[in-house]
Amino acid sequence: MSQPELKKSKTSVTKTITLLPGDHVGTEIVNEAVKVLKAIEANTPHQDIKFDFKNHLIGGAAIDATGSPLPDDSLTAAKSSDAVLLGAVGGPKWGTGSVRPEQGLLKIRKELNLYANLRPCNFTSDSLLELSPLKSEIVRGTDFTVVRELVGGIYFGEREEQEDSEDKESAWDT
Ligand SMILES: CC(C)[C@H](C(=O)O)[C@@H](O)C(=O)O
Repeated sequence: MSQPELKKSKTSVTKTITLLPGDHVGTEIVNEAVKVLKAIEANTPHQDIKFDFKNHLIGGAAIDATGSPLPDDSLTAAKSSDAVLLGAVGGPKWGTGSVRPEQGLLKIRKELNLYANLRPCNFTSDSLLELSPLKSEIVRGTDFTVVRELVGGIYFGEREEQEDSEDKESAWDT
């Protein structure tokens, strides 16, 4: 005797995603990433995945709106979400004053302990080779990944400048 087929109900999951578009190209990048996530939402046959997007400020946009490159509510949202999508920060408008867009980036890296920075370097299409400042015959086939540590070592490590040292001769960086 055949068993009646059990109708599986889709499980439902909601993930909160903090969006920190930042400035300039950052906003474009995050918009495109959101499109990808929405396509995933619409195409999950076995699980009902929903993304709850929360928009917050970082970088120059945050300085303009609040005076701070990483306002507290942006950091709180990032800490309490399942994932963070950060675009890019900075631009000529914010210059080199004492409050700068990249301070927001450095702070969020430190606060969330975002130590692993993976930067793939390749050409997704040969049509991009001519856009490189290096000759295309030199860069064709480039394919490597830079692995960078972002919260310790020389990036955030303790340092002592020569002028501050007791003997005025030594300096160190960790
Ligand atoms: C803005 C700057 C502090 C930052 C860095 O050097 O870490 C950026 O250049 C990067 O590579 O993500």
